[in-house]
Amino acid sequence: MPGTRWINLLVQQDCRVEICTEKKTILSVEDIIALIGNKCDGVIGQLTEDWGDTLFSALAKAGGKAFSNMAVGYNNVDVDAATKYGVAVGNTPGVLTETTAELAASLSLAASRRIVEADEFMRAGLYDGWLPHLFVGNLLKGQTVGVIGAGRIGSAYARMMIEGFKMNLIYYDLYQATRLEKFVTAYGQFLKASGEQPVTWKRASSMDEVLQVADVISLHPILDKTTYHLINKERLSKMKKEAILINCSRGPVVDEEALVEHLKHNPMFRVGLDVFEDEPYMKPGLADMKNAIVVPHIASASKWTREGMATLAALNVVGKIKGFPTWSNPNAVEPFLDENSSPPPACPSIVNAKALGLPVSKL
Ligand SMILES: NC(=O)c1ccc[n+]([C@@H]2O[C@H](COP(=O)([O-])OP(=O)(O)OC[C@H]3O[C@@H](n4cnc5c(N)ncnc54)[C@H](O)[C@@H]3O)[C@@H](O)[C@H]2O)c1
Ligand SMILES: O=C(O)[C@H](O)CO
Repeated sequence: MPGTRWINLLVQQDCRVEICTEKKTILSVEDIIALIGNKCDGVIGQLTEDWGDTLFSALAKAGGKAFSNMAVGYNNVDVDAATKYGVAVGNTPGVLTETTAELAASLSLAASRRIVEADEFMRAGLYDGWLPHLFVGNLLKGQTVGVIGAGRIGSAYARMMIEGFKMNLIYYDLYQATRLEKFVTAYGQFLKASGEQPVTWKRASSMDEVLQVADVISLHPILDKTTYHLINKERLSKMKKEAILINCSRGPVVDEEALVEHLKHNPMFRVGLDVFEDEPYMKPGLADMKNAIVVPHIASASKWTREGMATLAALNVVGKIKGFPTWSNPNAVEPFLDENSSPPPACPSIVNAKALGLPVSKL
């Protein structure tokens, strides 16, 4: 874990700290319950699956008051069960957006220019001179980027692809991404005034419209019942044969078996995946596909973000133990991250604060 600030914060508050990640990477629910023991005030971590009641009943029995996910997404946490046992559930928004969007942008570039395949080829000693057709990929400039789920990360990713590569935008979301639309309009006007081709945007009326039109499609919705297997066999078949699909949201948003089949039959179709349906495993066949780039859930793995996530998670737990209120704007977490000043007496982000009737900070 980069940095020690979060451990210091816990120790300063007289918390006994057990660092489970140094024992094993993935702990079973039984391991966690053994660690919680008879007395435990709070737990910080990222759950690999939804453990339902099990974790929270054990935590409540041990006198625990809070669990903080070291993640912004909490589809893997049974928040209702936590609420039932009076346990506050924290998450870590406000520090992942740009880092995660940058990984999605990196995968988009790597897939479009076949960076990983070319690197493997080079290391295998297969390069014996420049050829006009060697690892020919796709040009992004002037193409269309499709974003499904234009929330915090989806919008940041869209901006990177528009500003960086002058791509046009088509997006699908349940809500209008007004700030993003305004940005693209203003940037298009700026380009036009500079004598360049302006960029454009469109809010699609259906997801299928994005799939049919876009050259690069990046998935950024939350995972819930409406987004489970959002990308399935039928939807894959609607995408362009040479399209690029990126997933840095949650694995089950894509039907991975259908994706493997699609990759097999469409060699020019490429994907960049940070998340997988049965993490940490991949569906059979995926690892053999040259047209897939796979990375191990590292979208939030920049030093600044991981330190920020750890700090926010620690402060969620400490704040709840101390009886502090919840921060009023969970995206504006800068006051918690400044190492040179004491963090404000508030929990940065408790997702079930309202359900638990917790007070909100007026700071
Ligand atoms: N890979 C990683 O390490 C990593 C890091 C951070 C976040 N995430 C994941 O990224 C995703 C986005 O996070 P965020 O902070 O931007 O969330 P967000 O809540 O800001 O944005 C999600 C967007 O998805 C939209 N949406 C919800 N249901 C939809 C549907 N059925 N169709 C289309 N759009 C829909 C919402 O309206 C919202 O605008 C989450 O799944 C989160 O868990 C992954
Ligand atoms: O949801 C999140 O925040 C990520 O999965 C952590 O990297």
